[in-house]
Amino acid sequence: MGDRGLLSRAEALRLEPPTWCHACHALLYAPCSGRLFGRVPLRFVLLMQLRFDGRLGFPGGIVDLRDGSLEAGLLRELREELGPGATGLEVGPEEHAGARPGSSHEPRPGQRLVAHLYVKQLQPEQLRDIEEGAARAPEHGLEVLGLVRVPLHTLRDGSGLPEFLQQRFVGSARDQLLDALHRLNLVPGHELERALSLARRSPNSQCRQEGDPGGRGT
Ligand SMILES: O=c1[nH]cnc2c1ncn2[C@H]1C[C@H](O)[C@@H](COP(=O)(O)OP(=O)(O)O)O1
Repeated sequence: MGDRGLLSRAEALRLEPPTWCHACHALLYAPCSGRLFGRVPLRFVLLMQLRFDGRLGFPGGIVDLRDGSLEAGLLRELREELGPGATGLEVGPEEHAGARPGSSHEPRPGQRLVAHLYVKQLQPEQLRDIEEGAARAPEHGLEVLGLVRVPLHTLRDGSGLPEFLQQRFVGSARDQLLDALHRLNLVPGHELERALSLARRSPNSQCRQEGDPGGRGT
């Protein structure tokens, strides 16, 4: 067992069907040199998606291990949800960023979910191709309503990432996002702490303190 209850790929694969069901999702990101309003550096573009249930999550889905590897199942899901821009996408075991067993979302009665996250850095052009192709994906308008870029900045009035963190997320997607922002340093530690603190202070906050990544030392 690794940090914060995350399982490695090998540990998670010991959780076998039919008791366990494996879901694989991908966090895709790319460097970005843009500046919001000409002054706020964006640094990275990171994609999530708005789902049919109105919640935010990462592209991916449930993988049937009988069809091959976790990664083969993930790539199949990504092609359905992301369309032509994902055709050349490769995801391997080295991009596995941890698995969370027993999320509150149980796929079927009596069955438990283990949620794997893969993290993949793309070139800005690859990410742009995915965004442009997403509207032509088989699942567009069905299970996936659209890709969204996550605001990684916090503006002076507290908007940006703090507001985004108060949206509804599916399963462990919010925790996955926060862990990845921290581990990849996509948002500097002090900025992430500030964003979380602002998100928790909001009267509409659904941010659960116990789900936030701890021990970031910032
Ligand atoms: O982004 C996610 N992070 C963690 N868990 C997720 C995420 N998206 C969905 N889920 C959970 C919710 C469901 O119980 C399973 C599978 O969801 P889904 O992506 O909708 O998969 P299928 O389309 O049903 O294959 O994972």
